[in-house]
Amino acid sequence: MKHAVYQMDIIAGNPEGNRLRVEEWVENVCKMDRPDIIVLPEMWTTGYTLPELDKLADKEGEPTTSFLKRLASKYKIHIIGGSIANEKSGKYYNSSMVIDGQGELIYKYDKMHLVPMLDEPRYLTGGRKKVEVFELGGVKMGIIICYDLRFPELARTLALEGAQILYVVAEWPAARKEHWKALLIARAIENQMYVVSSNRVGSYDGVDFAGSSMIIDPWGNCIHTGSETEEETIIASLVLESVPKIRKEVPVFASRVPELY
Ligand SMILES: NC(=O)CCC(=O)C(=O)O
Repeated sequence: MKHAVYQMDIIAGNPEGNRLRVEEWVENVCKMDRPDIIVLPEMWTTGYTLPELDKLADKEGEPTTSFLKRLASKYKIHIIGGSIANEKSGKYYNSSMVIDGQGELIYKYDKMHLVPMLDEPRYLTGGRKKVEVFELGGVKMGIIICYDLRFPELARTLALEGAQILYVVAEWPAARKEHWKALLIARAIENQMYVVSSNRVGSYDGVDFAGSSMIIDPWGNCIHTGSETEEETIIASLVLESVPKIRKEVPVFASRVPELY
């Protein structure tokens, strides 16, 4: 499964401009590298322009869902659509969409843990739907959004449901970049799964973002770490046979005693 991760710099408050940039990126990466799956970062249409969401957010996922569906069908790629600001019934959510290579929306998730350090609880509503795995190309996977990474129960729940890949889409600030790196590696080791992350670069409103998008194998080795400051395309092919192999070698799941904790 060949992945292309877009470590993107987001134009603040310019959904049309960001969609155009994503379209150009997808066209180039599909020409050069022919990935099976592409991964975008968190809130990539708007950045953290939370006070302006009444003007900038999608409504019921549109127009961004149709945009991603069109790209997926045109290039026959699966899309882990990062996340976008999304208005539903007068409330604003940080919503992810996953689109398969036929252009079908196969999974939606609203970020459940809102990050106080970026003022999300003031502007957004947290998702309250239970997380689930989804399947692409016969592989079970899960997605979480940025601050969710600090709550290990979420990744564990997805692993117990059979996820072999965890996607983490983010706008993680540089001030806590060591947490970002350590937590991504920890989630991969403790759940013995691939972790594929896309974090933005650049700055907004005095916050610098950490970049450092990482792809980590189920042993905890970093296959690739993105630059801290520059836009980048990260290409990696995942060898999924290593997941059951490592789970057999260090049988963490068989050794759990969940009735005691
Ligand atoms: N966008 C986010 O959720 C940022 C999370 C963060 O800053 C942190 O967990 O630290």
